[in-house]
Amino acid sequence: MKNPPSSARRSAVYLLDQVLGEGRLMSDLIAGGVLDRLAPPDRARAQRLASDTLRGLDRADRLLGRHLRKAPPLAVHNILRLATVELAQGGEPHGVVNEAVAIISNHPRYGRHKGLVNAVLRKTAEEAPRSWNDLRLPRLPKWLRDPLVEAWGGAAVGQMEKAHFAGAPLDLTLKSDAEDCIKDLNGTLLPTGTLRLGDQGQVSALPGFAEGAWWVQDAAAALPVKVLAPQPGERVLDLCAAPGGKTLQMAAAGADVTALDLSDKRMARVLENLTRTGLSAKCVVGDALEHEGGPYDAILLDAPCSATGTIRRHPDLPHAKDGSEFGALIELQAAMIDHALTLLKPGGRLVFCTCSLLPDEGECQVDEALARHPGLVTDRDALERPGIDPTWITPEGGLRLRPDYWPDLGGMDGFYIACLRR
Ligand SMILES: C[S@@+](CC[C@H](N)C(=O)[O-])C[C@H]1O[C@@H](n2cnc3c(N)ncnc32)[C@H](O)[C@@H]1O
Repeated sequence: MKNPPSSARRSAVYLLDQVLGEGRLMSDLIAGGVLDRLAPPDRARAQRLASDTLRGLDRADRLLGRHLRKAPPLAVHNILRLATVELAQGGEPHGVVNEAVAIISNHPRYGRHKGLVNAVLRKTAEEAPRSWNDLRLPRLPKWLRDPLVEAWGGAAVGQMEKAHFAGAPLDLTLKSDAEDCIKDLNGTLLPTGTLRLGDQGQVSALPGFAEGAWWVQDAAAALPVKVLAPQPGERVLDLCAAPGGKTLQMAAAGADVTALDLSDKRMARVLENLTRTGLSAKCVVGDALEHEGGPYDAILLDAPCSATGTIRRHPDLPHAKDGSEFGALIELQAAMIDHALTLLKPGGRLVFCTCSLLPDEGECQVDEALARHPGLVTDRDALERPGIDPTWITPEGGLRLRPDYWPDLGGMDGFYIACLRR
């Protein structure tokens, strides 16, 4: 984009237009530079405003629907939605309404809708703060809700939606020598060893960031490497490595790590993270299906997937996607498992994981791999790690993690993890 917007609210509206109109993901838009003209605090604010609006979209539309005879053009609707969510969160009505009117007034196509925006928001300014919490909890779209209800039942999906609406805390994985940081960061140590912070603020300003004492990683995302349990000096392959949270864990454990990823841009993030934390790994840009560098003692396959386990942190996902590309991802995951097995030493271990809530990308994928490869077994002992609840272990011997688990601790991402051996 030639001229990205230059204020946090305008940028947030631009993000909403792109997610809801073009099916783009916020992470791709941000990596493409749409927030680059903003100072870091405004960048964080634009992202937060867009994320909060997407989380509360269903509620905002219900409130706005009371005052709209028909849906206005998307760009106008998104300005109304953003302002409604800000009002519901206690935003100062005069400022929020005026800014929304200013944004629409300057819109190249829809400036004539400024009267509508003003009139509708004056009404929602009164209603939003008092009726927001009485509105129905936002639901996942049908394309995703239906298969999740089939897999986990309606009540569990309702709890997942509650977790999605609440959003995610900031989780940090600490380098083993970084215990000193814990008290400065003022977080809570979770049963699995992740440090969870309540108040997020600017990540790069937190104690220990510059020294590389920790990295951001959801508690669930930290578990695959704990299951793999890399040992000092072991030859380990991280087959889909970027941005590198799991590479860092394995390097911190003293393993001899090869980190591979298809994307050179994303691999640059792995290198940045290794440099900041003072850890080392051999970085290779390449296709996991063609890699020939074995044999390895252990392989981590954190395969590309629907990412439906990360909706707490990526509320754009259910709005930008429709599930149409998931079939191809499921086939790719199976091909990656098969190729990874050819790179393992005899007796070596392959940890397969996805940040998905769909059994097709987890339980079924492992069931099918066991059927394709006689002699392949799941290693249940590998799942016996501190903080892992035995009820999370699945019949085929994997670990199912869901956003509605740990409700009193702030939830976790959805993940599936299995350790395979032959
Ligand atoms: C779920 S992410 C990995 C996250 C990473 N393990 C971490 O913990 O930070 C999946 C990664 O797979 C990479 N990828 C997709 N197709 C690939 C392929 N054919 N070969 C290698 N990497 C691939 C993507 O670029 C993406 O970085």
